[in-house]
Amino acid sequence: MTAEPTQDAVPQHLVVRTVAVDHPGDLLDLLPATAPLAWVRRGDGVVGWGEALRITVSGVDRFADAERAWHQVLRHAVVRDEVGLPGTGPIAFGSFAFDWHAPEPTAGGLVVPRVVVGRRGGTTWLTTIETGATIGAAPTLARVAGGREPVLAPGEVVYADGAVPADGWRDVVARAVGAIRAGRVDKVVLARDVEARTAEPVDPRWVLGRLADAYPTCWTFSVDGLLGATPELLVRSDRGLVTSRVLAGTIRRTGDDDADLARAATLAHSSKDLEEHEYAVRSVADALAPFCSSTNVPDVPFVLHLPNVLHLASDVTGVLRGSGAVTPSSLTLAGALHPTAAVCGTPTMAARELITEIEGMDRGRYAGPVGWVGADGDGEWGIALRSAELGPADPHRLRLFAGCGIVAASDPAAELAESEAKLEPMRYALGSD
Ligand SMILES: C=C(O[C@H]1C=CC=C(C(=O)O)[C@@H]1O)C(=O)O
Repeated sequence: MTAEPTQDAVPQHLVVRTVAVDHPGDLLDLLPATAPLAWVRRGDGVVGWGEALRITVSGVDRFADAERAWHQVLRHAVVRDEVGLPGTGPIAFGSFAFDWHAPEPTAGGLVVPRVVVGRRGGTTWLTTIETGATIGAAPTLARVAGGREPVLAPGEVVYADGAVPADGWRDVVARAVGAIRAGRVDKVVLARDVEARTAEPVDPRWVLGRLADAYPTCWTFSVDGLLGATPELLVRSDRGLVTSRVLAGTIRRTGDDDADLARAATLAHSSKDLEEHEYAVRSVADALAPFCSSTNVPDVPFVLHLPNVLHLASDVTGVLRGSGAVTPSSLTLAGALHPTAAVCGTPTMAARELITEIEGMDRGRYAGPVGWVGADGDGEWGIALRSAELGPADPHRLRLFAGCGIVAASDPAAELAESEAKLEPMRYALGSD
């Protein structure tokens, strides 16, 4: 059922209790192997498990539908929040397919966990979300997290072509360059997938732990088998302030610090990359403007250093119009921003059509919004990049994704190499060295 929390899953009401707890160490270490939920960066963030209810959506209005259903859930919730920070009280984790035509089971939506543990600025909290209960004794971490099973390595990993083999993808990029030069679009982002088969069933915690350790400046996420560490923040809404970290324009790292500094300078002056970046920043600034009384859009990007690549990056910020309940929620903002020109192109609709026509792959939830929303609408949504989807039917199978912005000056072979560099985080996460 679209946008309606399903009857058997929806209780009379949710009973939500948040209490402060002692810092338990790494939040990811609390997670169970089955269906872990996570959004963490540098030790802060939220993790969750269990399922109090689920909101499934599809179609063009999916973000508005999810929002409406979330409000309906909240109207029936009894909440005792003793901490009062963004992320305390009831929260839902979510992920959404890139494409609004995605059929319902794969289109995404929101999951309200039974247990959430969060950490922000030195405060750690525990939230329990129960169905049809009354507020009882304060929950404890020992009671809800218990003893966890050991984290298991995936063993040997065999990679195979995805929907479009690497050579074929170069041709797809060449077609896109032709379409751009013919004036059909200014920029289009094309992606490819790679299949991974693991000897042992994938334990998502293995992947998450390695990503969080190796990519601490990225947001490590896990929602319904979508795993990754994204460097790109679609939107954070925090008490009236919105932030978006826009990335576009990439150069591979060499592993040598001096050479990488020279590469950073090359990237910062590359007209091809600056053009790619400008489209992405414009798309975010234009989408945020109607919601904001003021915005700050940097004139010049900075260079973001990641272990595998360097990116041109801009942090766009804004102050939301209105106040309290009348400000748009982070989910509404994510819906308005998606898809930015960092993952789709310019103009948006024409780029989308070109992607559908030539990419030859179902993106699933890759490049869609992933994150969480709280009861007051604040939340954080990333773009699901540097990610993989774990097969729901086969825990030995993953699809890894990477995409590249294409402009008139793009070279297909260089874009293929860039896509390989963007696959590195997930390949590393599946390894055991
Ligand atoms: C589409 C991806 O990256 C985007 C984000 C940063 C840089 C990008 C680029 O330089 O092409 C892409 O726009 C991806 O990682 O799959």
